Amino acid sequence: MDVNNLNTDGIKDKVVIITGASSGLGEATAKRLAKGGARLVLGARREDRLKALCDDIKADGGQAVYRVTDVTSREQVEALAKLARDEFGRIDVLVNNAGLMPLSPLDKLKVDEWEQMVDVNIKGVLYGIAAVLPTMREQHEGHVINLSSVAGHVVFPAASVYCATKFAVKALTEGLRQESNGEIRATNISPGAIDTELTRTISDDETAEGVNELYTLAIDADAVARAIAFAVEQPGDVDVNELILRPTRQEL
Ligand SMILES: NC(=O)C1=CN([C@@H]2O[C@H](COP(=O)(O)OP(=O)(O)OC[C@H]3O[C@@H](n4cnc5c(N)ncnc54)[C@H](OP(=O)(O)O)[C@@H]3O)[C@@H](O)[C@H]2O)C=CC1
Ligand SMILES: O=CCS(=O)(=O)O
Repeated sequence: MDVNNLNTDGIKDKVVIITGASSGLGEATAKRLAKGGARLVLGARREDRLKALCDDIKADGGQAVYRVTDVTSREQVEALAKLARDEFGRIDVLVNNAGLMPLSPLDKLKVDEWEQMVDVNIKGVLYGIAAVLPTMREQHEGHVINLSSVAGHVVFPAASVYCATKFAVKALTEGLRQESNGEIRATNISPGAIDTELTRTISDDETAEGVNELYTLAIDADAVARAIAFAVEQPGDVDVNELILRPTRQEL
């Protein structure tokens, strides 16, 4: 997509927090929204990546700040939201993107990984919502965009815990929408196979082999960034509730 065709009306000047902005979908979304004139507040654990991304955005004339943020720490997520308020005075959009997908069959009992997925993929999303909701209530507007997955709609072998976390994210997005009192928009984004570093978080060799076949079909991260930009750019009375996007050749 030619970025010149982006409808920037609903993106310009919006203050957007993105978790997991140091690679993949978070990074691509930051770049795309920056081109639309959004003011970005970026979090992740790898500071060198965040700094390089902020520098690139600023060199292009955009506005971006970052804070090292582990989403398993409620305090750190609160501090990221505070940075947005201190720097830009408001919070328009939170993109709850940070996530990981270690994947393994239940029989392998990789309980530590189950806990890690619950902590990052579910509790991280809840901490994000907790950090921005009071500000969005005060503003009487705001938008929370959660990264679920095709795995939040169907269950794959060896992916039951990952799928459970993404089903949970979908439920949280819908619950937030229902409780929004017409003030807060809630969008669930469900991508299929996208070419990012995510598959590198798979720890089980046999599982990785199967998933790698699916990921030969993977499409570019900017496809998801465009979907997120579409949700952000809508007028305030339009809430894009759910977007599912797969590579055309992905069956399940
Ligand atoms: N790629 C795909 O095919 C799909 C991805 N998704 C979802 O999209 C989201 C982004 O994944 P994707 O871009 O693909 O994968 P990447 O591995 O490229 O990016 C994941 C991001 O999450 C961050 N992250 C991981 N753990 C933590 C943590 N504890 N605290 C803060 N940040 C963390 C990483 O940053 P750092 O290590 O610097 O902290 C990184 O920036 C995930 O929620 C994933 O489940 C959904 C469907 C398909
Ligand atoms: O989240 C991962 C994408 S898929 O494997 O469920 O399509």
